[in-house]
Amino acid sequence: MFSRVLKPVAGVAVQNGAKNFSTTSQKNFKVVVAGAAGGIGQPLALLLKQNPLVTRLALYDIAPVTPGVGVDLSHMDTPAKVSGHKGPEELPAAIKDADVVVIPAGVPRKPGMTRDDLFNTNASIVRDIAASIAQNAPKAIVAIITNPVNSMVPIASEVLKKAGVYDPARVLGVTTLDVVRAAAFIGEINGVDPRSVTIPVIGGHSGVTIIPVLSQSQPAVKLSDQAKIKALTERIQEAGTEVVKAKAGGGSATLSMAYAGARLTGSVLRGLKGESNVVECAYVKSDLTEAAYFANPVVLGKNGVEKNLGYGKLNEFEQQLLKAAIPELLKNIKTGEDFAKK
Ligand SMILES: NC(=O)c1ccc[n+]([C@@H]2O[C@H](COP(=O)([O-])OP(=O)(O)OC[C@H]3O[C@@H](n4cnc5c(N)ncnc54)[C@H](O)[C@@H]3O)[C@@H](O)[C@H]2O)c1
Ligand SMILES: O=C(O)C[C@H](O)C(=O)O
Repeated sequence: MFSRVLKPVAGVAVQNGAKNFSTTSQKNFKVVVAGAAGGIGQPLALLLKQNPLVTRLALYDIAPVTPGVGVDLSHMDTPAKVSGHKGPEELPAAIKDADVVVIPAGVPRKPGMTRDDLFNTNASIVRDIAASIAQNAPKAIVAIITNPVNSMVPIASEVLKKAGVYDPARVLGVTTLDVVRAAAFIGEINGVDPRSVTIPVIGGHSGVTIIPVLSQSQPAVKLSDQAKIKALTERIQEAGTEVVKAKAGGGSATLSMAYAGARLTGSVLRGLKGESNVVECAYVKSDLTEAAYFANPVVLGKNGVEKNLGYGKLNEFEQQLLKAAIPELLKNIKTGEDFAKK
C-alpha cells in the first residue's frame, strides 16, 4: 500500500532559506497579512515592514485595532507603504492586486487541545479569505499559517478551484516553524550556530505528520544512539505543544512563528523576483505519496513552487514515521476537502 510512499526521491539538498534579505529590490511587491492584529500577525507585519522587497504591506483583520496597527507600523522609516483594513467589507481592498497573501487569521490552541480542535472555527475564516483572493488577486501566492494547516490548505485550494483560478504552485501551507525548531534543537545539541544547520522536515504540520528527516541533517546530528534520535524526533513533533503548555492558556507560538513566516514570505518574494535556488520546505499539492498534499523541500520561483525536490532517502526509522503520517494526512485532507465542497 505504501510503495509510492516509500519510494525515495533523488538526494535533496536544502538550503536554509531567506536568512538574509536582499538589499536591492528589483520589483515592487504587495504583501497582505490576513489576521494582522493577532499574536503572529503583528510581529510578522513588523518583520515584513523591514523587508526591502515589500513595497506595499496591507494589514487585514476583524479586530478594531487593525487600522491603528497600520498607523503604528507606518511610522517606521522603511520603504513599504502600510495600510490597515478592518472587517469583511474592507477585505477586498486589502487583497486587491496582492502578490503574496499570508494568512495567520484564526484561533490558536489552549492546553489540552489538538490542532484539529480548531477546525470548526478556522475553516470558514480561511474559506472566506480564499474566496476574496480568488476575486481580487487570483494570481497571488497564498501562504497559510492558520491551523490545522493540513486541512486549511485543501480548503483554500478547493475554493480557488471552484472559482476557476486554482494554481497548485501558488498555495503553500507554512511548515517553516518545524524546520526552524529542528535547526534550533540540532544547533544546541551539536554546539553550533543553528543558522548553519540544514534539516528537511516533511509530511504535514501536526503531531505524527511532522517528520524531521534527521538522517539528512547537515551537519550530521551528534547523537549516537537511536533512543536519543527518537526523543529528538518527538520533541520536534511536539514542540508546538511545548509552547502551548508553557504559555498556560495564553495561546501558542507567535514570535517564533512570525520569524518563520517572515522567512518563508521573504523566500517567496526572492523567488518571485527571479532569484534562483530559493529552497524552503512547504506543504503543497503533491503526487509523491498517497496524500494529495505533502510537505518537503521545494524550489520557489517566479510563479511560486517551481520544482518539488521530494524527500530524498529515508532511513528505516523515518520510513516508519512516514507510514504513521500518511493515514493522518489523508484524514486531515479529506476533512478540509469535504468542508469546502459543502
Ligand atoms: N503553521 C504554524 O506553524 C503555526 C504556528 C503557530 C500558530 N499557528 C496558527 O496560527 C493561527 C493564529 O495564531 P495567533 O497566535 O496569531 O492567534 P491570535 O488569536 O493571537 O490572532 C489571530 C487573529 O486572527 C484574527 N481573526 C479572527 N477571525 C478573523 C477573520 N475572519 N478574518 C481576519 N482575521 C481574523 C483575530 O482577530 C486575531 O487578531 C492559529 O490558528 C494558530 O494555531 C500556526
Ligand atoms: O502548536 C500550535 O498549536 C501552534 C503551531 O502549530 C505550532 O506548531 O507552534
